[in-house]
Amino acid sequence: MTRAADIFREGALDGAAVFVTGAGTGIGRAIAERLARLGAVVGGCGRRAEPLDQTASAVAAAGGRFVPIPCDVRDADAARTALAEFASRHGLTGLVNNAGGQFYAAAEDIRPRGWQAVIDLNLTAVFHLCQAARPLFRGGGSILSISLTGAERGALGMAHSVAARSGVAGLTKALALEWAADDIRVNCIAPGTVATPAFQANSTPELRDRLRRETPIRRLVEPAEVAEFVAFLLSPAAGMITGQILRVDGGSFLAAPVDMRPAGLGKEAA
Ligand SMILES: CCC/C=C/C(=O)SCCNC(=O)CCNC(=O)[C@H](O)C(C)(C)COP(=O)([O-])OP(=O)([O-])OC[C@H]1O[C@@H](n2cnc3c(N)ncnc32)[C@H](O)[C@@H]1OP(=O)([O-])[O-]
Ligand SMILES: NC(=O)C1=CN([C@@H]2O[C@H](COP(=O)(O)OP(=O)(O)OC[C@H]3O[C@@H](n4cnc5c(N)ncnc54)[C@H](OP(=O)(O)O)[C@@H]3O)[C@@H](O)[C@H]2O)C=CC1
Repeated sequence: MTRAADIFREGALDGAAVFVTGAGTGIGRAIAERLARLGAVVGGCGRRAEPLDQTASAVAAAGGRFVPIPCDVRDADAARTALAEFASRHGLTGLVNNAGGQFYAAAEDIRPRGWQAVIDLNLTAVFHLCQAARPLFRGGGSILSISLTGAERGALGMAHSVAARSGVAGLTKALALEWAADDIRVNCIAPGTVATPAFQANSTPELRDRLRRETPIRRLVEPAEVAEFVAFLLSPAAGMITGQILRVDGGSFLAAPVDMRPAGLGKEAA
C-alpha cells in the first residue's frame, strides 16, 4: 500500500527526460515508475539487467517509457557513456543519483577496501555523473541526490557512508552555486528509514520496530513518499529551490542518532 498522495495532474512531467541510478529496485524503482506515470521518459541504470527489466515492464504496463541501461556507476566511463546514450536519444532534463548504500560496521572494523567501496559508490560516482550531466542539459536541468537523514549529525556504524553523504551535501551546495546561472538546480533528498526490500533484507523485525519507535512520526518512510517529492523537485514548481538538503524522515533528524553497529543493533543509540 502506498501512503503518498498523488498530487500532480496527469502529464505534469510531459517533455521531461530523467536518468535515475539504481532504478531497478526500492526507492529508485518507485521514482522511475512515478516519473514515468507523470509523462517523463525515464532512463535507469544498475549493475544487474534483470531488476531494470522488471522496472521497464511495470512502467510499460502503466503506459510509460523506461529505458534500461545497465552499468556500474563506480566505473566513471561506463556511467558517462550510459547517461550520454540516454541523452542522445531522449535529451536530459533531470538526473537522480539514487544508487547507493553501505554495509554496517563499527568504524574500527571498516577495512580499506570497504571504505573505498562505499566512498566510490556514494560520493565519487555522484560527482562523475553530475559532471557528465552538465553539458547534456539544454536550457536548464535538475539534479537530485538521494542521501540519508542525519548525515550531518552522524550515525553509529556508518562512518564511511556518513562521510560520503556529507561529501554529497557539500558537492550539492558547490554545484548549485556554480551552475545556477545556467538554471541547473542541484538538491539533495535525505530520507529516514525506508521500508525497501533491501533494507528489510538487512534488518531484523526488532531493529525495524526500534527505528519506528525512534522516528517522531512513529512509522517508516514509504518509497512512494520519496518519489512524490522527487517529482516535485524535478518540476518547474520547484524552480527556485537549489542547494538544499531536504529531509523526508518523519522528524528523525530531530531524534537521537541511529546505532547500526552490529554489536549495537537492538540497543538504544548512545
Ligand atoms: C538507518 C539506515 C539507513 C540506510 C539504509 C540504506 O541505505 S538501505 C540500502 C541498502 N542497499 C545497499 O546497501 C546496496 C548497495 N550496497 C552495496 O553494494 C555494498 O554494501 C557495498 C557498498 C559495500 C558495495 O560492495 P562491493 O560490490 O564492492 O562488494 P564487495 O563484496 O566486493 O566488498 C568490497 C569491500 O567492502 C567491504 N565489505 C563489504 N561488506 C562488508 C561487511 N558486511 N562488513 C565489513 N566489510 C564489508 C570489504 O572490505 C570488501 O573488501 P574485501 O573484504 O572483499 O577485501
Ligand atoms: N532504505 C532506506 O532505509 C534508506 C535508503 N537510502 C538510500 O536510498 C538509496 C536507495 O536505497 P534502497 O532502495 O533502499 O536500496 P536498494 O539496494 O534497493 O537500491 C540500491 C540500488 O542501487 C543499485 N546499485 C548499487 N550499487 C550500484 C553500482 N555500483 N552501480 C549501479 N547501480 C548500483 C542497485 O542495483 P544493482 O544491485 O543491480 O546494482 C539497486 O538498484 C540508496 O542510496 C540508499 O542508501 C537512504 C536512507 C534510507
